[in-house]
Amino acid sequence: MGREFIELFDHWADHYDLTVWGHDEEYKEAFQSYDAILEAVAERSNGTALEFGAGTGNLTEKLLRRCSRVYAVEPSTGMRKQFEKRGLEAELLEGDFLQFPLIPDQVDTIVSTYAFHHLTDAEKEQAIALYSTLLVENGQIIFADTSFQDEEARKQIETDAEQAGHMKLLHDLQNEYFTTNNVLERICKTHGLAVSFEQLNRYVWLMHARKEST
Ligand SMILES: C[S@@+](CC[C@H](N)C(=O)[O-])C[C@H]1O[C@@H](n2cnc3c(N)ncnc32)[C@H](O)[C@@H]1O
Repeated sequence: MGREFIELFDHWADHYDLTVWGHDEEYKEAFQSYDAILEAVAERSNGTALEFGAGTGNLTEKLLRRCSRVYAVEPSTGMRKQFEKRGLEAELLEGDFLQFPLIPDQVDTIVSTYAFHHLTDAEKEQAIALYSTLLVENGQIIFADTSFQDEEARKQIETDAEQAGHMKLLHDLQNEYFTTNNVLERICKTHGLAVSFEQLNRYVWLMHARKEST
């Protein structure tokens, strides 16, 4: 579910990596320190990792250096084709944040970068509720994605995008489901997860949630 943006990724797949490495002026700031952002997620990961929205496999490659096993879930056919070209030692699965094949192992870490905003806030809550049942005790959710500290921060970023003439970026900001850290915090706490946030660039925050012992 939350698959309304998949077609866009099928088209974007073959030049996606040029965007993340800073070749698209409009998205430069959002992808600033991209490699360090993926590293920040990977270095906190351990055990069996379940990744959502794996794209071309940039985070997956880093996870494989730290985790015993990696399941990478990706709904876009175009992205899965790019991923497969890399020949990574991960299990690539067709699925999305809410519907994916049964994982045959216990899950220690659930990760995602630049993807959770494709779910509405109600879908985000469904996903976190599901993950809190899937994770082992003290298991972690580590997501890095664009979110806003509050509504004022959202307004400022939208105004700046408009003033810079970044209309494609502004369209994304207004039409995808970017949320605030308060919403994410409430969702995590409701589902038994302790959570903290760290800002990694002007757009991207790292959300680090841990399943508390019962
Ligand atoms: C901006 S890319 C990020 C790719 C990669 N994680 C990275 O950091 O470079 C977003 C990815 O999320 C995937 N995606 C879109 N909707 C999704 C959904 N509902 N569930 C899981 N993944 C989704 C897209 O197909 C795409 O591969």
